[in-house]
This record gives sequence, structure tokens and C-alpha cells, in this order.
Amino acid sequence: MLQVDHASVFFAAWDGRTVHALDRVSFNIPERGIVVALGSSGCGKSTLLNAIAGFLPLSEGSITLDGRPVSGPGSDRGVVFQKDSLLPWKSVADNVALGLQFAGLGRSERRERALELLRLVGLTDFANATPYELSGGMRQRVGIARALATDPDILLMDEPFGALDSLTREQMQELLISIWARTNKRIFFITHSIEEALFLGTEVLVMSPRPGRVVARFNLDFVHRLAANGDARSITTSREFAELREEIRAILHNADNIRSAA
Ligand SMILES: Nc1ncnc2c1ncn2[C@@H]1O[C@H](COP(=O)(O)OP(=O)(O)OP(=O)(O)O)[C@@H](O)[C@H]1O
Repeated sequence: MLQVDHASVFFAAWDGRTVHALDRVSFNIPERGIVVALGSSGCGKSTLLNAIAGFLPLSEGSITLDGRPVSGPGSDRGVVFQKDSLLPWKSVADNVALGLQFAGLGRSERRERALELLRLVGLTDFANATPYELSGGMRQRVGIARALATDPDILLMDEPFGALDSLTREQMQELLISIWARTNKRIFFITHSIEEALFLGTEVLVMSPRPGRVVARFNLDFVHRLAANGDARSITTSREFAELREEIRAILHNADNIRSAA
């Protein structure tokens, strides 16, 4: 279980002000859970993800993974960013295997594991290609394969599909659901998109603008239904989906208005 307990972050801004980025955020990610943080720009979503990844310390509160405090980056957490950070001079397979080199695996084991992961993300034929030969969606597939290489307990995804066209984005969401169903990974996922949050989350945390706090949470099972029958259209066109979308839209709108009036 990943447990985030009253997590707050204050930054010292360049002009001496204190920026209160995150305010007492608490949630758990149980086995097979996908928690989605949804909110407008600047509400502290990336700050939260970076704290879970161990890239920045909390000012207050705690984060534990299976009872152990998170105090820095570790191979138990795999991170996927919106902008892929593939090394352009290395092949796709070598990019996927990058973390395994640090984990001390031999060359042939690394290659074998990379090929297995490329199969999982549907890129077997591109193992020897270089990143510039790939489309944006394919590059994000490589990013996901790389994040999975060390077999982490949890995938941390910071708007991974935010820069993709809508069709590719839908395909990537479906791919992620199939990977989740096959690997049983826990996922923490950040997005601006209400539809994406509803589609993917077992729990959606709706966040307010700065200081980022959780203003509503929803437990959902659309993703379980998608994993079971794969019929995305019957879900996105359902009345239940539309009503939740409107409810969350209103919450986000109110949270933004409260902030602008403050
Ligand atoms: N290192 C830093 N120093 C000062 N302020 C920061 C720092 N990092 C983030 N902030 C501020 O904290 C707030 C939250 O930023 P964060 O990047 O977490 O938001 P976000 O919800 O991920 O935004 P977006 O969706 O645009 O990526 C913002 O107001 C940002 O300007």
C-alpha cells in the first residue's frame, strides 16, 4: 500500500515569498489501485508526484510505501513524464534497458527483459530503431516500458498522454488499462482531463488551485468494466459517465471561482 498522509509542500520562491503548493493531501493506493489526481494547472499535481517519486521532500506529512518511508528515488517506483526523456543515441531496446544496467543485470538478460517489455507495449518490431524514428505515442510506449523495466511496485505517470492527439491518446489509455490488467501494478496518474480521470481511475482525487488540496474524491469502477469487456464507447456514452463528468466539471469550476475571488 502507498500511503500519503497530510502531505504539504511549501516552496521558497525567487522573490522571497513562500509558495504553498500542496495542502494536507491524504490518500492510499491499494493493490491494483489507480489513483488519478485531477485539477487545473498549478494545483500541485506534479509537486505531489515528485514527492512520491522521492525527487522532493515534503514540508509536512509523510509518504510510505508498504510501511517504509519514502525518502528518495528508488527502483520500487517507475516514473513516466509527459515529455519522454529517451536517449536519442541509444536504440529503443537499450533505452528500455537503461535502469537494468544500474541494477547490475548482464547484457543478454537486459536485452531479453527489454524485448519482453516491448512486446507488452506493442513495439517488438522497433527494438533496434532509434527514438527519432518513432511517433509521439510510440515514444510514450517506450517510456512506459522503461518505467516497468525494474518491475516497480508502482507506476507514477505525470500527464503522460497530454501532448498526444486525441485518437492516439485513446489508444494509449486502452493500452495502459491492458498493461494494468496484466501486471497488477498500482498507478498514480496525473491529468487535466475529466474524461481521462473517469476512464482510468479506481479513485479520482479532484484538486483545488493553490494551495492544492483534495476537494472531492470518487471511487469508480469504469476501468474494471473496461478491462473486463474492452467496450470503451458503451462506457463513455453512458448516462452514468456523463453525469459524473458534469458533477466533476462543476466542482472544478467552483474551486477555480473560490480561488479567483480570494
Ligand atoms: N521549485 C519551485 N519553486 C517555487 N514554486 C514552485 C516550485 N515548483 C512548483 N512551484 C509552484 O507550485 C505550484 C504547483 O506546481 P505544480 O507544478 O505542482 O502544479 P501542477 O498542478 O502540476 O501544474 P501543471 O498542471 O501546469 O503541470 C505552482 O504554483 C508552481 O508555480
